Amino acid sequence: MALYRDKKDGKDLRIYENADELRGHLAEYIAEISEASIKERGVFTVALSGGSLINLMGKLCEAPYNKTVDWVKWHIFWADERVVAKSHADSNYKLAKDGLLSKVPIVHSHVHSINDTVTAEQAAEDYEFLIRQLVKTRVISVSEINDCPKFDLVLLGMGPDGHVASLFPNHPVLNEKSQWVTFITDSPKSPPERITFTFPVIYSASNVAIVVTGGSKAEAAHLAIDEVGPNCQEVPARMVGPMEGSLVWFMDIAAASKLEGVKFSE
Ligand SMILES: O=C(O)[C@H](O)[C@@H](O)[C@H](O)[C@H](O)COP(=O)(O)O
Repeated sequence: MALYRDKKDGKDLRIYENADELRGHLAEYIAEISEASIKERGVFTVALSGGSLINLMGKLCEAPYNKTVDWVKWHIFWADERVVAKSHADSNYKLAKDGLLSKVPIVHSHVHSINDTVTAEQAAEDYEFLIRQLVKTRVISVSEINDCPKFDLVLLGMGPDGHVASLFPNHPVLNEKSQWVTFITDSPKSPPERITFTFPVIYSASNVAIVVTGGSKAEAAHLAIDEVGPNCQEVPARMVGPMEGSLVWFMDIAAASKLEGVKFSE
């Protein structure tokens, strides 16, 4: 059970004793959305990020989920990817493949990774084209509000600076509204070249989860979630919304330690 669960300005906050508790509940949350999406549309489209997220999804590879989840209906995407070879230690594809995708029966052709043989600009363009084809064939559904792709679930981590996907503080791509996928060549977090979903795609998703553990993220979580006043610098994680669907924050106590008004039940 979550130590604390509440809604703050449309954000569903779920705080757990530690990362292990969080892992169990995150797996359950993902499995439920997968089941509902497959029931409704016959497929489940999920966008991953890099970082600690993949490890925190680890319980999906264990019983009961390894057997109960309808893996062949999953389509995997990346909310952001580092522009390096897929075999490179920095690749988010490699991270997900080693930690998750190789352990469950996902169909190879349903793993939609980036073209790693071209420039960041071309990789972003190619990835948007791929997503457009899958919107056309209705593998990915579409938002009725803005014609953006509507992923069933977008899973994001958050950096200590409040970045999500590869949307970093004060970067011009935070304001990109016309493209679905864009690129940067100056990421403050290494490696510098990345592609990323833009905010319109993130907030068109049916479900978004921001998954955050550890005390180094506590200040950014506070700035992203609490009422901090107009003079405070807006962290990218705060810009996830207003959502067409639902936004859930999964946190451990350390990441939630600076949130205002959060009291943990005994
Ligand atoms: O490619 C990346 O670097 C990630 O997609 C990035 O957005 C990550 O999710 C956050 O930096 C959090 O990473 P940690 O959970 O490891 O802190």
